[in-house]
Amino acid sequence: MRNHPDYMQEEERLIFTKVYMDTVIHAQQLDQQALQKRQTETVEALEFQDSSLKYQEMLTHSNFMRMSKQQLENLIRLRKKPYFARIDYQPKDKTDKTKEEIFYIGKVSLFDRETQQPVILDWRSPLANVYYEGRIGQVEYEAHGEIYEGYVSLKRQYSIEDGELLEFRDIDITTKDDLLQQSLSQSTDHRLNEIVATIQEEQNRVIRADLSKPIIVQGAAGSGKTTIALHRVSYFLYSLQHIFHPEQMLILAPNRLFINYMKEVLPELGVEKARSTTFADYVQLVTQHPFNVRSQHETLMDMLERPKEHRKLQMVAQIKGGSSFQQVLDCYIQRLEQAFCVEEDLKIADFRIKNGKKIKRMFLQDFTYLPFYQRKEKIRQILRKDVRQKQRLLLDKITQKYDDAVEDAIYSIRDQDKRKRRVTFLLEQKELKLQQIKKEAKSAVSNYMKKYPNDSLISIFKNLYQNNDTFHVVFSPFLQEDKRTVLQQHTSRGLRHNRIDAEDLATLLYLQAILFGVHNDYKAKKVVIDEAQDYSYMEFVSLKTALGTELFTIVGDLAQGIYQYRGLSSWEELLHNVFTKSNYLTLQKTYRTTMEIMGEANEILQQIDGDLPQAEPVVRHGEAPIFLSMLEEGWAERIMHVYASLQEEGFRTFAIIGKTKRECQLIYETLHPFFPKTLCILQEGKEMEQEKLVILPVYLSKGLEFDCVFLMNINEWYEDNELDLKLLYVAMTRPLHRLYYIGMDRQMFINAK
Ligand SMILES: Nc1ncnc2c1ncn2[C@@H]1O[C@H](COP(=O)(O)OP(=O)(O)OP(=O)(O)O)[C@@H](O)[C@H]1O
Repeated sequence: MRNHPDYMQEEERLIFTKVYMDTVIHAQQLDQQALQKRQTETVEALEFQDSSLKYQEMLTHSNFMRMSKQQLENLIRLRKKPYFARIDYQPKDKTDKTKEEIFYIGKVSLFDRETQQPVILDWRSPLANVYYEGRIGQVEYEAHGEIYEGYVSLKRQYSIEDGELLEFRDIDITTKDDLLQQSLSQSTDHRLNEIVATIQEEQNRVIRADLSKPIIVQGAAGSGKTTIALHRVSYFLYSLQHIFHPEQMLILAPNRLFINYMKEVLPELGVEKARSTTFADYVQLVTQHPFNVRSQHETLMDMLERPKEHRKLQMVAQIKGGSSFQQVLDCYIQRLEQAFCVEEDLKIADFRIKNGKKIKRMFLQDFTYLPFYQRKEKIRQILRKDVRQKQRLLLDKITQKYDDAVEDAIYSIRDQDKRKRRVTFLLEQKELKLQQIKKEAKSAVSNYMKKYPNDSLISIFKNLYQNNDTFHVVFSPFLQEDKRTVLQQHTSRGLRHNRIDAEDLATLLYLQAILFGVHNDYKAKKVVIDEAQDYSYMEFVSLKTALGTELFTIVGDLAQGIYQYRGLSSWEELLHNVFTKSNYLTLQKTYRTTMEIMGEANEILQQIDGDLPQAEPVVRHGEAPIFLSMLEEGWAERIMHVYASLQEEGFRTFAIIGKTKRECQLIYETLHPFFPKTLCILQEGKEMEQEKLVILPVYLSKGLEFDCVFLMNINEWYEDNELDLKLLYVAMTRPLHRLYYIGMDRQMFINAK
């Protein structure tokens, strides 16, 4: 590299950038000290009776401080690797070669305060797109709705570590992506990486796809779906930073373990403030339901461990998750709506305050943008206002009426006694009437509102299954009698024990959204759903209804659909019925594993019914998967030996994957005497420990990756059926570098072949 003609120039540029960053860091530190000082002074000057304005001032200071602290931390972190690439770009309108500009691309932008020229260009900026798209030559990019054309004469990648330039290389049409190769050959440390330097063209297209539309991405195992979805959030926040805030992003992941794993990458991408949760936790937060939930993982385990007993469970899950269930719920909601169609006039002392038809119209037409119970509240407010206004009029009218009558009596009745009696009577009547109006006005609205239903979400949910009449009317048009019976019996039995199925969560969320609404704090402007193939149709529908946004980034792989009994079998249904404006994209290339491992995984994929495309591994070779037979004497010692030598080679994360939880327990008991210190069973929600030999069932391994994976079978092997093949495919696509099979017979893994 030192012989390269540009070497000195590159060295100087790096030194210049670091010096510039130091200046900015120093200035920021001074700013921060000044802010800190002001804050201290404000606090000291604060007196007990001080106005809220002063507190406001303090708050503003502390917000400034927080912002600047964050910027400062970013800068200090970035100083170690200020940029990763360069492009030499000449805009089309400038033919003079000397007008060629050099841009250094890094994780965040840095501008020269005087010239406003970028010292570092943010990877998310429009111009940086030309680094990711295509190669050298004519290019164009879009910014602020306009297309800019130009010419890229050089693309250069840098390896910089701890502020030192280690290497740089130019990329052109023929060069293979060395930086990518280098990055993929590294070993993992149980965290998802940020990949801004090596984002590939098809991935870049996903990241930058129209931000105003939902997107659905079908991507092979290891194609970077999770990583790319998070980079898209980062890009979204950068591009629309004036409109959206990170707190308005919601990332839904399959389990808490996965959230921990994924969260590591968020700070690097500047999206650490995005909320991340699981679907079940989200529904719990929004609905505050009191039930124990039978998770889909439990159902899956039961199906695998006791298949015959659990056919019914599978069927029930299918019904509750499927698209016709939305019709069932809509039919139920329609029935509920009837009870809200109150049509009686609102009266006070026989005077009509509001026409019943108008009240009904408010519910059925004027406020349909609100959930039922919020419409009810709106009507209550309007009726209260009406009563307040009309009460005054009414009181005046009554007073006038009786005063006129008194006047009339005074002038028209000659007999003094008679006149007196009449006047007294009229005045008493007037007082009585006025009192009656005042009294009735006080309670008129609350009495009227009693005509509306006042049920809780939980009672409404229970009623769907426990009220025979409702159940029959609502389900009959959509479900045959035998299925209805199973569904009702199963759900009612669960409810008696305060237990619901994972698939009931979508029902709860849907009913909550339509009947009660979702608190603004729990809504989101942009949603990312990872492992989307495991979501049921109803889960998507309920999320879209509840969150009040179309901006979903949905990534998944149908080939890994191990919850197929409830999940999606194709993206069509979603594209046609739920997210109709979506862009649909695919990621075919896979980056995680070697060609040798992916080759075997692809063979499994071919055996699964359906049109599942083969994953195309990027060219990276490694050892072919190896079978370790448990029938051979000293098999456990052999595993110990393999494990030790893999550690010596520098690999850091290891997993033993079993088919079920029960199998994992058996593996643990079998292997524990040989690995007393390093072996552990992974629990959901717990952190993954470094340098341990982690045993986990396939369903928990989904989305994760390890340097080396041992697939082990003792009692439960993979059969030739779709579910088992998908489980096997998921397990086989977890390693980055090495795959081993451990069992009695190699056919136990690929029996189907
Ligand atoms: N462009 C890239 N440059 C470097 N590494 C990449 C790139 N794309 C993906 N990777 C790496 O490939 C691996 C797989 O990525 P990721 O877990 O996001 O894939 P996935 O499609 O979500 O996989 P799965 O379907 O198995 O959950 C990760 O180690 C990621 O860092």
